[in-house]
Amino acid sequence: MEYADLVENSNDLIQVVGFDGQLLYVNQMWVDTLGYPRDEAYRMNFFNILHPDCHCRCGERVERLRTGESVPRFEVEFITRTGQKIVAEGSISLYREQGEARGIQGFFRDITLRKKTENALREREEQLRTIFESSVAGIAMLAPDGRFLQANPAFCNFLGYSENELKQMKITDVTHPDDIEDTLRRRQIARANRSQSIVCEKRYLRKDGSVFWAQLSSTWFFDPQGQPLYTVPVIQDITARKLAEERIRELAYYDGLTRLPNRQLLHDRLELALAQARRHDRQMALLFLDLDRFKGVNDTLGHAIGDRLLQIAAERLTACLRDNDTVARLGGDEFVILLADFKSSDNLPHVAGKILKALAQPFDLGVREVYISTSIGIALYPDDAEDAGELLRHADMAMYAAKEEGGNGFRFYSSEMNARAVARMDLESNLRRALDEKEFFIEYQPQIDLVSNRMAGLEALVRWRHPQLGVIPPAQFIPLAEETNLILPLGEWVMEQVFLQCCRWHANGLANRQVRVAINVSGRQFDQADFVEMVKRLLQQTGAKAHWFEFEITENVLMKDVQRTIATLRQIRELGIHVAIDDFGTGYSSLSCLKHLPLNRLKIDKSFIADIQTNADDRAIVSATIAMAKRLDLEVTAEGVETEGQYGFVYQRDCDEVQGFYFCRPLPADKVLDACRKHLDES
Ligand SMILES: Nc1nc2c(ncn2[C@@H]2O[C@H](COP(=O)(O)O[C@H]3[C@@H](O)[C@H](n4cnc5c(=O)[nH]c(N)nc54)O[C@@H]3COP(=O)(O)O)[C@@H](O)[C@H]2O)c(=O)[nH]1
Repeated sequence: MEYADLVENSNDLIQVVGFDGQLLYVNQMWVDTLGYPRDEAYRMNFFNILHPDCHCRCGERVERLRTGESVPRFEVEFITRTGQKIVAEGSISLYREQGEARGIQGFFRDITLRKKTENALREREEQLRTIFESSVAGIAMLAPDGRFLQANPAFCNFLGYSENELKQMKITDVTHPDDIEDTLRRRQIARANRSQSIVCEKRYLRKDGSVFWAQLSSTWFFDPQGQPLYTVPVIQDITARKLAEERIRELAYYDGLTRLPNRQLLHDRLELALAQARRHDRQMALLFLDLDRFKGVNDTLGHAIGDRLLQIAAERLTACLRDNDTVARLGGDEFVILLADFKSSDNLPHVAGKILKALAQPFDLGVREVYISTSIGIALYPDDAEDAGELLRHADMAMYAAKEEGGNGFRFYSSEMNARAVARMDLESNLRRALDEKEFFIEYQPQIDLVSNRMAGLEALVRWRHPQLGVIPPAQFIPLAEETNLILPLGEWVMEQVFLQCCRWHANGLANRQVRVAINVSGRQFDQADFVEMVKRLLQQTGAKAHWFEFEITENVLMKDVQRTIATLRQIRELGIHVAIDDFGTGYSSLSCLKHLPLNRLKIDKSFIADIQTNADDRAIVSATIAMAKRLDLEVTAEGVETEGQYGFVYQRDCDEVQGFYFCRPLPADKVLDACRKHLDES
């Protein structure tokens, strides 16, 4: 083949253009690509097929060639006969004939398609970059070893690092410590299985140390040989949702006040601990705690203070137990402790002792320091119960037993307690029947004036003559009657009977002796909106005179809602009935409130009198109480005087009256007149 054939059949567009622009030669590929037949092309000026944008630079290049310079390869745009644009790349040089420069020869390759592909790729890349930069999702690119290669602004914002900072870090550096193991495991699995993507939820750590929850979808890219190239994690912020879920979980499983596990979570943990104890043939203990006299704190100091006390109690309980023990709050002042890991039940008294000591420390509640004690019941798996419900019930019974023994202590469950609980249930149903069957009766205990040594009053005390169990003292049924609201009909019955009895005594000669009769009014009765109306009605119905009577109301009941108490007491006083504050010293009376209450008498609780001869604190309390009562212009009665020594002590402190076994036990109604005469005659 001759050189001319090579040129003619070349895949490049080849042309020769005279210095005047006249096309002198074009090859076949030129004709095929640009669509001008050769005869037409030879009549044309080269600039007519050159895109106008290229004219100027083309002229410059020709000039450079003519001055002997060389021109590097360049891109140019031609216009086809049909008006299409063709992008070509090539080079030009001087065309010589017999050594003389006659024009410019050009060799071009049609790169229109390649250009289009390149442009499309560039556009696509720009689009992707825009998406990457402006995405609200955090996107990063990681090397196979977890190093950051790139991170978009959202990713940086989420974690609080700049892109440059992240590029110095690995993915494990920003992963929450608890999620690192999972993250590494997932990456290993994805690599080994050449999985394309992973979707999961995980926690990151922000630069400021806070937790960032993300929905992660991570894509792996591999080379054709299967070697990992990089991963692209895409993260969405789900922190708010996770916090909301956490809050919902907290509300469902934790007590809102103390943040301790609630009944539901305790139940779950108890079931789990029982299953493990069964499998490993181990023991387990449940401690049921109830704060003694907490109701008094709530009633007298208010619920906000009571709540604070419970929070502090919860903190102390948590602090004095091990991490794997569960402390739960069931509600009110009841806590349960689950001990799943202890060597021997011989250690439990030590644990209980530690708890009692922790809760016996003073509670600084802002307004004042409060002391409380606690009653603890302990039940063991498998000795005392096999299932969760029974274990809890038995620990509860043991706690009641501890309380009945005066509180501030612990008791292990025993089978007799169960029998006692059953008896208590029987008692409740019997109590309802007893009212209808008139099984209650009233005794009267004299109260002696210390100056005249005469009977100044009587306290009416109800008793229950049970057909099988005999006489049951009120301490055993009054609390139950209060719990079940039976105290309302019972209290009304007592009042009516005492009014009627007094009418009879007055008719039989008690009239001129001015002996007042005290009636105990329970909290539930006192809280009734129509309490005073009920008293008026009974006075009218029986014909009794209001000034014959004194109502004994406990300190805690009076202090519950002081404003309301003052209003009700005024109404009672207006009727002519006296009022005594009962069991004084056992509650949390505020002395400043006390002076505003329209009271006549203060009764010092018998617990202070009992140890008066051996306990200097009790002596001080009784002396101070008598002195304070005098200042407030109140009569004082010392309760529970059993010995001459006790009598002598209160006598010397100018106490007004005493009541107690030293003088007289409670008497049946028909013995009262005799006792009254005896006391009057002997004095
Ligand atoms: N709401 C009502 N409560 C009532 C009524 N009747 C009684 N009660 C309350 O029951 C509690 C126990 O009463 P009781 O077993 O009758 O005991 C009283 C006295 O017997 C006892 N007392 C008297 N002197 C002594 C003594 O020297 N030693 C000693 N250990 N006990 C003694 O004290 C009780 C009277 O206490 P108080 O009422 O605080 O003055 C008791 O809380 C009653 O209030 C009722 O009808 N309604």
